[in-house]
Amino acid sequence: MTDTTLPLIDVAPLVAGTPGRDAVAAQIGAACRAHGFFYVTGHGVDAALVKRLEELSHRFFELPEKTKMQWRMALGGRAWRGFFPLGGELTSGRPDWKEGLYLGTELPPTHPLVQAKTPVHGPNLFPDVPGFRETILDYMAAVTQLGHRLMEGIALSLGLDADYFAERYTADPLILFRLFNYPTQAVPEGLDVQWGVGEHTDYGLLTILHQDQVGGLAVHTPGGWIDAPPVAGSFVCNIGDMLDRMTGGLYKSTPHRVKRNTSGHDRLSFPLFFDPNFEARVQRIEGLAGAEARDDSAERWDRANVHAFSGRYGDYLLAKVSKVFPQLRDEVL
Ligand SMILES: O=C(O)CCC(=O)C(=O)O
Ligand SMILES: [Fe+2]
Repeated sequence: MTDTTLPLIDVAPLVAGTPGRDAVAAQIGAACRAHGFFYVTGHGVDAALVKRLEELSHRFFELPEKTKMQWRMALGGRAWRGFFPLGGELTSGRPDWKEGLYLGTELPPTHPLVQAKTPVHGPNLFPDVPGFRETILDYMAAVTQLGHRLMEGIALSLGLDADYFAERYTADPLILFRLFNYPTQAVPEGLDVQWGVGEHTDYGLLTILHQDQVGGLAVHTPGGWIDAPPVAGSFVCNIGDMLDRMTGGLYKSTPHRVKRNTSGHDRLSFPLFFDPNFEARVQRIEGLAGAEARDDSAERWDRANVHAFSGRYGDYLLAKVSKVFPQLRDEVL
């Protein structure tokens, strides 16, 4: 049967740590086994904070491109932070019709990992929009906390201790965060653009996405492509390649894409990637029933076999990121 809707899960008991959390975990487990996408409500992230981030993001993206390029990614160096212009990111070799601001956990230049020049670690390039910096930092902190709670639910849903992932991978998670704007602007003649974002899976453990009311996200479930329309006050969650790898494919990293925006209004989306620590070595979870670690590379968008990967999460991530920003890779890595 074809799924037509993605589940909406009230995670309040999981966030509060009350007895109802096992029932929430069971719902999360069912969604992860079915297609790896679900909405969460009752998440505890302040609606006013989300609204403020939307308003400030519109204010930023409305600036002339020349102004925004003052904070371009090339200036973020190895930290991989900053603004990229429309068409500046590739999926499967083709430009996506979006612009964005790359962010992540704020680390000062004196931090040992930054001193050691660890890629994707460092200070953010905060645009000069009043209140933007504080709002971004507050939002990342709030949604990261939600990420910890959701990973507890995912652990419970697999019959593991709630702190299974925290103990091994996410005590100090790698948090990458993006503000995307999908403008309605027409694609110039001769540019090979098809999607807002082409089909892909996410790389890490769990993605927690806020999208505004415009829509365009679609998910490739076993029953076919279905829309993931905006649901006010919710986040869309989906699992990434590392959870697929750890669970031997029991929890799939589900392909998704975003239609080119032709709505007449800019579309904002804010994905926060809650991922294993850069140095963590990703291992298969022992003893999961039904986990076959089947090589599904022939069906995957990138023709990769995630189960064959072993090593640091950071190395997996860098191999992926350098494909989406080939020019930047040459400049900074
Ligand atoms: O903008 C969206 O709705 C999804 C973005 C996405 O899939 C990603 O950044 O990985
Ligand atoms: Fe994605």
